[in-house]
This record gives sequence, C-alpha cells and structure tokens, in this order.
Amino acid sequence: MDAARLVEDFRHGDFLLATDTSTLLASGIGAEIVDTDEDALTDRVTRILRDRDHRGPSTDDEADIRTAVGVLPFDAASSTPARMVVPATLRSAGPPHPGAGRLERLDVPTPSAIRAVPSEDAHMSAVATAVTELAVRDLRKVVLARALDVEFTEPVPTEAIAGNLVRDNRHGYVFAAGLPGERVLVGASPELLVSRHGRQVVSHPHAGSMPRSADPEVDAANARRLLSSKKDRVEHAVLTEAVAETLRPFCSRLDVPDEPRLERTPTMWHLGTRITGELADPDVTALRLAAALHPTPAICGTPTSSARELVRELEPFDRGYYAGTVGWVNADGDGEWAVSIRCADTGAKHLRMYAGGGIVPDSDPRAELDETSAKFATLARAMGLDTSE
Ligand SMILES: C=C(O[C@H]1C=CC=C(C(=O)O)[C@@H]1O)C(=O)O
Repeated sequence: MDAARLVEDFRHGDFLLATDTSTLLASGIGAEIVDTDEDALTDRVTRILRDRDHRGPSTDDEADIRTAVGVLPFDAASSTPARMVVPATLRSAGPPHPGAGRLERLDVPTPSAIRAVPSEDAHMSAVATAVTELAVRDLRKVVLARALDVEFTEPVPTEAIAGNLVRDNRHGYVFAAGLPGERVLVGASPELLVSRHGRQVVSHPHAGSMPRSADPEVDAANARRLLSSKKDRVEHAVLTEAVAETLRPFCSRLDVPDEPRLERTPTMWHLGTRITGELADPDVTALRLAAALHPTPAICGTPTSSARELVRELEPFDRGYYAGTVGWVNADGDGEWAVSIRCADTGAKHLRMYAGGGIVPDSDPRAELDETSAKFATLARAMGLDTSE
C-alpha cells in the first residue's frame, strides 16, 4: 500500500496517523465507544477487541478489524468524553516519507478573522500569576496554553490541512481524528506518549523549547542555548521523572537516559528523552498505559491534580482534546499514542488552534508568549498563514 495515497485518501471524519514508521487510515464506524470514564472506556475497548479476536476470521471484512483508534481529552474529569472507534475499514502502509514530500501543497482559504483567546497581554499576566502560584501552592511546574480562533467564510478544508502537515513534517506524529459533533482534531505532534509492541514499551517525553530559525547560525545558537538552559532542564527533568515513575510499576526493566537530547521539528527545538522498558504483565494494553501516563507534566504540571486545578483557574477555555492523546490499540494490546499538541479542533467554518508552554519558577511571561507564538507556526504553515521564517 502506498502511504502517500492513504494521506490523499483521508477525508474529514476519518482517522489518520502518519509516523516515522507507519501510516494508518481508518474510515467508517464498526463500533463507537464514547465515555467520560477512561477506565470504563479502556475496559469496553479491550472487551470489544478481544471478542473479535476470539471469534476468529470471519467472512465479513469489517468484523475482522481488531484495532480501535481515537482520542482521550486533556481532562478526564471534564465533560469532554474519550472517543474510540473500531473502524469499518482500516488501511496501513509504511512511513509517509519520502513519498509524501512529493505531495502537492493544497490550498487553504485565507481566514476571515483570527482572534487570540485570551489576548496576548492576558496570557502574559496568567503566566506571571502562575509563577507566583507555583510557590504558594508548592507546584514544581504548570503548563499554560492559549488559543487562536480562526474563522472562514467556507468549510474548513481539514483534508488540505492534514495533507500539508504530513508534507511539512518528516518526523513525529501527524494526526487527524474525528471528534463528537463532526469535528476533527488535526495536528502534528513531536511527542510520543507511549507505544507498546509486544513487551517493548517506549515513551519519548518532550519539554523545553526554542524556535527554529531560517538563519543557520541563529538556529544552531538557539539549539545550544536550549541545551544549556537551566530553566529548560528543570522543566524537562520534572517531566522525565514523572513519566519514569508512572511506567516503573508496569515494567520489569526501564531505561531512562540521564541526559535529554535535542529534538527538532521544522518550527521548534525541544529537549527529549527516549525512555524504553519491558512490560511485566502482557495483559496491560497500550491504551491502559496511555491512560495511566496521561496527563504528563509536558502538558499539565507537577503535582498533577494541583497543576490541573491551576490550569482550570487561569485558562479561559476548556482544552477539550488539545493536550490529550491520540492513537490506536489492537486486540494484542499493541498500540501507539501521541500527545495531542500543535493541533486544532476544527468545526464547520471555524477552528481553534492551541499552544502551551511549561511554567517553572524562572519563567518569563514575554518569553512564554513568544514560545506559544512559535508553536502555532506548525499549524499556521500548513494553513499557508506563515511565517516568520
Ligand atoms: C504544551 C505544548 O508543548 C509541550 C511539548 C514540548 C515542549 C513544551 C515546552 O517546552 O513547554 C511543552 O511541554 C504545546 O505545544 O502546546
């Protein structure tokens, strides 16, 4: 199967996940599981997939599909439900690149309006409040996000945005997932929450950021600055420790590198740590691991519950599926889940794109605002809006 073809075949409402190793396109609904209780959802999905598995091969192609795809929201305690689908058809192929590099760039109409939510000044003042509250509430880190509301006079071309994201991003996780209410979550995340293949477990948390630059000298200097930034190292260490701590009880072996590495997307430099482990109990599925890990301090903070509380107080919106997780699980329990960042929630003629950043005691409001602006560039480029480069 040609991976670039799958990307071209993607239609609004389908599920597309294009990674460094594979391209997955799921269409139609064989079974839909929507639940605000993540444990209940995980159990239901596991039961459905195992039932299908035990039934053995059937004459019906649809009944043979033993994979579920979907999204978990940022806040499991909110009214936003997790949604998983066992599709009617499932096609997979190898990685989208290099073939997708030859895909034609698709036109996205110019928006009729773009509005910052909250305003840039309000975001900076929320960051300043967060810095103060870290000490008051004994938090090590909190992640604050802002949004851009984008209006169009015609339907949002999700297909074009997804296609351009695949074309632009040679690495990472490009996704487009159907949401309740005919909406779609579309984006290109650099960050793997967790994958499980047999007993092999991998998580690749990212935190600590600097923008890329078209000037090679500035670009290299930004990378060096990130690697030696004490503030970013703290932001990253808090994350890695939390991910390792959550995975450890599930694993008979866990390797956590001492030092983060530089990771690059076309628009951002990040610090990343690739954590690998061996699963102790083969009954623990990728979806179960994703639900256990989520929300990590890459998108929420530490300790989790007080960080989430501060996020609810300081952000003027419900994050919905931004900073959730998007991926798949199969009847063997294997799967792959990306952190849903650098993304937009698209409606009929409107989309909301999000970007956030980790706040630690040394954070500066202006720098945090600039970091979120740089993160918006991933989607802005795919929409032809860009950019500073
Ligand atoms: C929360 C986001 O990014 C996370 C992932 C990488 C680096 C991050 C940072 O440096 O703050 C964030 O933790 C986002 O893009 O909205």
